[in-house]
Amino acid sequence: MLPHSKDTTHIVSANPLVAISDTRYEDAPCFLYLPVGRADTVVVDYRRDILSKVAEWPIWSLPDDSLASLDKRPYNIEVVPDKGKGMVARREIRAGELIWSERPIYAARRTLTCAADQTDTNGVFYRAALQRLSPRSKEAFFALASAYPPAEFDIVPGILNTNCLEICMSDAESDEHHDPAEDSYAGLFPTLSRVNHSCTPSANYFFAFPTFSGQLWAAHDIAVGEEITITYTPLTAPRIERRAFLARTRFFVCACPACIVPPRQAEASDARRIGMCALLERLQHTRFPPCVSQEELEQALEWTEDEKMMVERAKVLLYGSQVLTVYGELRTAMDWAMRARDAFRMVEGEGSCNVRRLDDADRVHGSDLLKEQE
Ligand SMILES: C[S@@+](CC[C@H](N)C(=O)[O-])C[C@H]1O[C@@H](n2cnc3c(N)ncnc32)[C@H](O)[C@@H]1O
Repeated sequence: MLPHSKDTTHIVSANPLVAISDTRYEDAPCFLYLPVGRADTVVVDYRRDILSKVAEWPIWSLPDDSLASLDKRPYNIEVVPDKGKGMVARREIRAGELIWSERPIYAARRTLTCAADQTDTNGVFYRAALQRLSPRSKEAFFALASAYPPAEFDIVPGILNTNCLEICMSDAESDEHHDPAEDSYAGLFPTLSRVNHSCTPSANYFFAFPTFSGQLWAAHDIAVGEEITITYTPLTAPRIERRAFLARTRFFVCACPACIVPPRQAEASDARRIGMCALLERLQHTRFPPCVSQEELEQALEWTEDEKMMVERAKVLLYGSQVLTVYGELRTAMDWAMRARDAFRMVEGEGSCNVRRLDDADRVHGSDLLKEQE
């Protein structure tokens, strides 16, 4: 095991600041610190070409939203019974409102290989990545909780594994070389990493690539004092699978409103979620056009509303509009497409590529339909 004092890093560029994690390996992952001169975020990747591109993104000269003053925040971070800390509404929040937006402190490719003597147990690799971060970001990092047993995990990988959220490092829709499996990244956020889980979440976490920020959108109206939650697990899985996944990966037994209902209601909820999952699979992954009737689409939409699953609702509306177009139901298809746009805007905001695409479709086809009507 490498002692913590042994520094294997080496600075390979001063402006922007880039360090190689391990001088013993030429292709070891590198650490890039941004914005230049402030080092509030470290980006970790073995692809130096990607790091060079990231360093050139114009967003680094824009101010980070997370610097906004405390009293503008519509939430408090406070202790929530049986969950550690969490995010609670300090005023009424309307559905579709942006609750918070901030850049990650730490952003890394999920599939990183590092030297065999730099493990999650000793945390050497991860501590090396934090070494050159700003004191402000280091402080925010170490304030976060670790759900991992301290005897088995160093606190740094413990904090990372407990708190990381999905992020994307390219504008997936406009990048034809984007490979979701290979290009999977995770990020740790000073505030967003405080949001607890629910299987009927009141908010949606979304990573907005254009501003390189994690965002939290209210999926429903949220009352003062109500906890703000997101999901850590696919919501279309049945209750038993969701709970097993959360226990295995996040070390807690979910007791959210969807998980503690009486058995009859739980069965009905499972049936709706399984039905939704099967339909979304058919819509997304079968050869186009999938064999799905308008009745099935309407049924699925109703299920998303019964289960209060707003992201899935947006998806059913979007894929449904494509199927309806193939069936020649152009007016209904356009109506579904516009409802899909509004639904995506509510849970992902203007940074959503679905909103941009559907806005374009409205500009091109909306006027055609109007002309047809005249
Ligand atoms: C990303 S952190 C959320 C913030 C954390 N509660 C804190 O105190 O900083 C994830 C951890 O919070 C706890 N947690 C999140 N949602 C929970 C829930 N619904 N019930 C119980 N614990 C939960 C678990 O320990 C989980 O591993």
